[in-house]
Amino acid sequence: APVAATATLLLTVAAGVAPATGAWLTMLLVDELTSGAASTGRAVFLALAAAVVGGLGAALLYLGGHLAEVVRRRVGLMVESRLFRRVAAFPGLRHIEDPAFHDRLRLAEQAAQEAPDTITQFAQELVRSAVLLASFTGAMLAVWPPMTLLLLASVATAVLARLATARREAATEEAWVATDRRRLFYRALLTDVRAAKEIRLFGLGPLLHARMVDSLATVSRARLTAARRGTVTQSGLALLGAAVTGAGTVVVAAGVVAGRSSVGDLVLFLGAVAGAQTGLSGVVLQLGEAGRALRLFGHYLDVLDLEDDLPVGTGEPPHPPTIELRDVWFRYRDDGPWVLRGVDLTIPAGAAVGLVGVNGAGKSTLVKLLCRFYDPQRGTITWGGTDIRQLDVTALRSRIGVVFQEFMTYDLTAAENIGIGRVHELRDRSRIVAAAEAARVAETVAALPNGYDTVLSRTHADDERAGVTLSGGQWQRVALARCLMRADADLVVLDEPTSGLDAESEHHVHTTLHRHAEGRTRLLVSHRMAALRDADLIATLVDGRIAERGGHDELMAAGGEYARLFRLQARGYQDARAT
Ligand SMILES: Nc1ncnc2c1ncn2[C@@H]1O[C@H](COP(=O)(O)OP(=O)(O)OP(=O)(O)O)[C@@H](O)[C@H]1O
Repeated sequence: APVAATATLLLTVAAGVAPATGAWLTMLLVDELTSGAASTGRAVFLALAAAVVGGLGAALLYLGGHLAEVVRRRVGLMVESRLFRRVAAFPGLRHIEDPAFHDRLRLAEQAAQEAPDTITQFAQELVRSAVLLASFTGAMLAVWPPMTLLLLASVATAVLARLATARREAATEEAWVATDRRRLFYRALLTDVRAAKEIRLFGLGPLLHARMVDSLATVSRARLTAARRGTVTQSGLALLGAAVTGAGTVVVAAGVVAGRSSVGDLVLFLGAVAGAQTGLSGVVLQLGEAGRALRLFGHYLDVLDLEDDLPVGTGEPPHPPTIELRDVWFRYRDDGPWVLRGVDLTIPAGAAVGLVGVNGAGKSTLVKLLCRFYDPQRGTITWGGTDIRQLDVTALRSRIGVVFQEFMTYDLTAAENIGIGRVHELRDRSRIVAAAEAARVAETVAALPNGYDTVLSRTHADDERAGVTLSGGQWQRVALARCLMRADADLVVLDEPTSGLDAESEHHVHTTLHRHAEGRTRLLVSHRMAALRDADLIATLVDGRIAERGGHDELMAAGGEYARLFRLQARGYQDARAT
């Protein structure tokens, strides 16, 4: 905000000159009154001039304050926008799953909120105080020069002490940021509608509340300790300032008694000292705030400068893709256990491949690698023969439609919940309706109070009406519709897409997929073995490796893990009365 910022500084300079001018006019007035031959006209003029200057100074200060607010708001907007643009642009999941990153982000957020305010206030205060000090220093030099030096010395001490306090305060924020984040976590949990049922049923309210308050108390204690040391220093410095002023007043008053100085000199001197000290205490206070904000702002810059968590690649994904995983090894952390230990799997272009495995086998992890949220530590994944690390990651993802196991339910309208599957066609209602029909959720959506424009939320209102929400299975179908918005995706991945669906809907999802994704490469992850029966190829993931692969009949005949799991499930459905 260059224009507003320059205007603010000019106004601040003008407002800074006003008090000294006022003090000087008051001195002239007192000298006029005590001269013995005072002229009423001159005295009235001086009194009015002092009042006008004082009034103008105050008005300019308010105007400058308003412009500074404009600057602060604009800078604040830009700072916050840049921070979250960066956060939204990290291509992988490494940063977003790293606690250290979240600590840094919290400090960066704090800095993004505080720094623009404190830095503009400090700049304004600095200019105002510099002008104030320069003008009053002139006055003090004229009356009693040593006072200027004493005052400057006490200012220098105050500045150093305040900076030390600011450093301590910033270090406290850094040291306790993880605890502060826990506090925010407990607070969010207490008001989270998804957690509300368990919190009530298991009686977690008091526990979460106690933990939230504990975290807050710990952080508050640490902040108070830092503030206490600052207060002691500040009080000492205030006493020092009073001693300097007292000594100066005695000297100048003695000069008036001895006839070396006029009463006006004493008035000017007292005004100058009070003005200089007020201005300086303001700037020293702001200096502390600015020092703390600047140090925290380092974290903001660190987040902006953070490298991408994976190289984004440039190539265009070949079409149609055969996807091959060759000796893929993966673990989430360098010191963690291997989740995938040499996976070899070919997903032929246009084929439907089923993936089976017990809980924790690594099926969802494999899906995440296909979407390139992480790169494997060893081995390669190729898409149409090209290593996916060489492909433009955004282009690659635009070729994939997924229903994740932990799919999202957005507090948006029903149309948006589906349309964001193809975000640039968010307003293409006919496409959204077609996707809803394919996912068999169109009737449900049409029956909502506002149809497709109904906000699906329990916490946000839809115009005047409270939002509504869907059942688990209905939400799952919305997620499927979102995936089907990408009707031209080369790869369709369904990770447990039918766990919340009734038997009829599950059957329908598979026929839908057969019809709508025919010819596309499909990867289906499911614990319901019957759902995968018709897949062209089924692979079982055991101990991080593909243990078996083949068609249903082939795997049943082989009598391995697949056959074991299938028989186990089939047995659960057997009932003589049902046949
Ligand atoms: N973000 C993560 N950070 C660290 N470890 C993880 C992460 N996600 C998953 N894991 C671990 O990786 C292993 C495999 O998890 P994954 O979700 O891939 O299994 P899955 O086969 O999909 O299981 P399920 O059938 O239960 O869905 C588990 O031991 C899990 O604890």
